[in-house]
Amino acid sequence: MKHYEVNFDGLVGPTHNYAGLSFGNVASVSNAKNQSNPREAAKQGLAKMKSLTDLGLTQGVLAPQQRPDLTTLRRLGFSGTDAKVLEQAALRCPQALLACYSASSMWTANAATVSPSADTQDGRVHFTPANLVDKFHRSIEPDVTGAILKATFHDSKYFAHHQHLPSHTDFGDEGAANHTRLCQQYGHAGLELFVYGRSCSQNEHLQPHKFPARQTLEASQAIARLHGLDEETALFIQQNPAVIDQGVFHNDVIAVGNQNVFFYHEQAFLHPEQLCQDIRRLLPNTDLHFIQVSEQQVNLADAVKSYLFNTQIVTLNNGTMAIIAPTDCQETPAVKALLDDILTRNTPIQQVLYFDVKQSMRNGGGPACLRLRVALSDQELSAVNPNTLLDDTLFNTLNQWVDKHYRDRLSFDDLKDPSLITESYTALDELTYILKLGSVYPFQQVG
Ligand SMILES: NCCC[C@H](NC(=O)CCC(=O)O)C(=O)O
Repeated sequence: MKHYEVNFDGLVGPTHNYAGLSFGNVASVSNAKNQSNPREAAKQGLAKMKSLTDLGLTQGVLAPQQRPDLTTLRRLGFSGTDAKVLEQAALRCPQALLACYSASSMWTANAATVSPSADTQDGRVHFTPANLVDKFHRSIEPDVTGAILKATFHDSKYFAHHQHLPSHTDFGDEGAANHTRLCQQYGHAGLELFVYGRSCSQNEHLQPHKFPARQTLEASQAIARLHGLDEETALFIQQNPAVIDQGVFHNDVIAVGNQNVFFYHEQAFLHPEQLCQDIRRLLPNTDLHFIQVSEQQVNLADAVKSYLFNTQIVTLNNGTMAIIAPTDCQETPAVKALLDDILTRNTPIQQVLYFDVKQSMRNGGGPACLRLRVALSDQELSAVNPNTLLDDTLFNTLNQWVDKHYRDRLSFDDLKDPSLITESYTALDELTYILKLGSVYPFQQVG
């Protein structure tokens, strides 16, 4: 049996905008209220997906959320026609309007945590949508995320879906952005690294002072229990609170792993030496490569600005690996020098490819944020909804769909325009036909 790691990238939704909603995420806050370009954003994402298929990888697409989320605005007491709801929300509670318009589901690394069948007790691939409770605009994602995941990974013989964790900050969960899996081969049992920012019950755990720690230890432990992982398969690691205070709001801003390669900044974790020892102990037969980057090589500010660690490390069909990096890494001298140097070392990484994903970067999302990794056997892959797997035809169809429905600029005042509701829902309705998802959106279920 063959095994693959398939990246399921989030398609950028028609209402992509910069609202400054993510306190602790430097890019999001500093680009607040700038004009966005949803069409360009969606096309940048599609171009990255297409390039990965050109490298010979299997690439999937996850549909965006229904935005605006009028149900949530109505729950907040805004009533009357849809246009009236928008107008009143803009006047009385603009932050709610912005939240209900956010296209943040594009960062599918936060959609869910996924455990491949090689790691789980019942031999199925397990999915738990993230509750994303730390940010209001993201806390409204998990129900529809669950519906989209079920429509994509439908067959219960291979795929197990859990409900998101209870929506309280004690169990704050941000999904795969705080989860990395190391293994020798994708089909081998691996080690799942769960990185958390704080504990809600153990007072001795240090916490950041300035910015929130979005993920708790207790949330990570609950996911491991739900997925049927054991002590040999799941390792819980505390993030260094000091880096959270410097803008590392998810672990995937400071570390990334793929198979036997673990690439991270020396300040990423509270106890890095212990972590390396534990990984070696739990993966005794794996030829591990630890690529630790020192503050002297790349300082934390450059790492956060360039998203050096928010790169994807992908295994190509010839067994070597490539780093998929944002062009921002190329533009930051110390980072470019480090990436060039990695290519000269004796590791599986043999090439670095740069992609312009600046529309996403301006909201704090790099190449790795845009994808959810799902390791699958060929049998499991054949059970995935085939209409969500990217080929040349789907790539062209989605580009045309974007051209037809997306605006090329969006700012706060545009969000008050009721015709954006119709534009967005028309586009999403058509998308569910293209991807054959069924009625995953609340607006499709009315009546
Ligand atoms: N993994 C990357 C996630 C980025 C995301 N940004 C946002 O939601 C910004 C939205 C805005 O400010 O418009 C976040 O912080 O969770």
